[in-house]
Amino acid sequence: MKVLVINSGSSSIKFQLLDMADETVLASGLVERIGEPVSLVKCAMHPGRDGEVLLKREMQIEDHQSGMHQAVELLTDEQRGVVRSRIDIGAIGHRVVHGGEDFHQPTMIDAAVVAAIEKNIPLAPLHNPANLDGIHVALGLFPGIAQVAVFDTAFHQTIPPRAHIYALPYELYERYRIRRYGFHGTSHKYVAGECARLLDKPLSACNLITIHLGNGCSMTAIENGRSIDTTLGMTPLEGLVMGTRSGDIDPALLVFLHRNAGLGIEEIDRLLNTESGLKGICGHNDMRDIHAAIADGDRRAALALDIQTYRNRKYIGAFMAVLGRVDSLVFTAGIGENDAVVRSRSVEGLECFGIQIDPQRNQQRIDGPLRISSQLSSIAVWVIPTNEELAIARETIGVVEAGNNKEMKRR
Ligand SMILES: Nc1ncnc2c1ncn2[C@@H]1O[C@H](COP(=O)(O)OP(=O)(O)O)[C@@H](O)[C@H]1O
Ligand SMILES: CC(=O)OP(=O)(O)O
Ligand SMILES: [Mg+2]
Repeated sequence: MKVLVINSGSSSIKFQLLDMADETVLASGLVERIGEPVSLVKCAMHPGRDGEVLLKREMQIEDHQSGMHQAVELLTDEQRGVVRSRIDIGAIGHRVVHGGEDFHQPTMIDAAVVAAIEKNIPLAPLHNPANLDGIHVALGLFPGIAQVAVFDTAFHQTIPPRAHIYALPYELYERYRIRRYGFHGTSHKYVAGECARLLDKPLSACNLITIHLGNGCSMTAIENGRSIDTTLGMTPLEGLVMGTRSGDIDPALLVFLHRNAGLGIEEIDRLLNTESGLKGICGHNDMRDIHAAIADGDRRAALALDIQTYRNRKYIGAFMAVLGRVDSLVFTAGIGENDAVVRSRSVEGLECFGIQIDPQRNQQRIDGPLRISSQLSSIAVWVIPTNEELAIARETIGVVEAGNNKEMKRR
């Protein structure tokens, strides 16, 4: 079966078409800068294989509707496309960022599921509306084809109350469902599964700390294969220092900014989400630019690196205390997979806790999972490339097959 995976964000749509018979990627693309004067459509057919066709088009794309049309047109293009028609696509998997407390599992999309995702918009005002746009357009374009929502929050629904209830008046939880939800769950679950395979243990016997360092960053404590704590909170803002998001701060400083700097709610929201993090400290949100700036003697860039890796180390320590026994630390995502300096600085000084990186291994090029801890390290440290699209496609197939089995039993 061919599965189309859609990650519909506020200004972009990422898509991937996978043939799940052998899990190969047939096409992978991106529609960027939707709604701006010039949008960009990129798509690689058969990426990673000989004969790869890369398309790049600049054009105006007003909304998600026309963005999705472009994507589908490329996939079904007679000369370069990878499927003959839309009906060659067997199922569609959507990334949905916030499932609130309604979803513990990936779920077949119907009217009730759409309504529940809508209900959770106040918890993720930037993400869920864009995800819903993608769902609505796909439902219109692919009538009758199974569509599944895969939630960033689902894997974290096992986090117990002591780690998900904030120390605020309890009524706020009861009334507004204010609590920690956690995100990047698809990625944490995927690399945890890969790590268990590499450790040759069932996931249900593994205690892991998974560290997703991309543009958004989060760390998860996994006990016996289940998420028991994570750094992102009610929204994807808490915890680690991210590209443009602050992570942990004293919540009273919002009040201070309002009272003393005259900032309004929208300005504070923008400041914390898009003007803070690495970018706020040194002006760069991309770790590659930060290293280049450090090489040029930029002290703020060095400070940004120092602050991010210190925060990582602090949470590794916290999650070791939470878990007691840890089999492995796993680094993943853009920074985690590519940045040896961030990895080594994030575990610096943790030798006394049984964590020791082998500097040579840490420098090796990553083109698959790699163990970077030394022989002496009692806790294994791995770099494991994440693959959220493949994980979403697998979850999608799982839901579709379970649905088919139920249908057969009923008959
Ligand atoms: N070669 C590299 N070295 C260091 N950092 C990198 C490298 N490639 C990507 N990154 C970092 O990864 C980030 C993107 O991570 P990614 O997981 O792709 O994020 P997202 O999925 O949130 O867009 C970039 O902003 C950059 O900081
Ligand atoms: C929820 C979230 O933080 O996602 P991303 O890292 O893709 O921005
Ligand atoms: Mg990502």
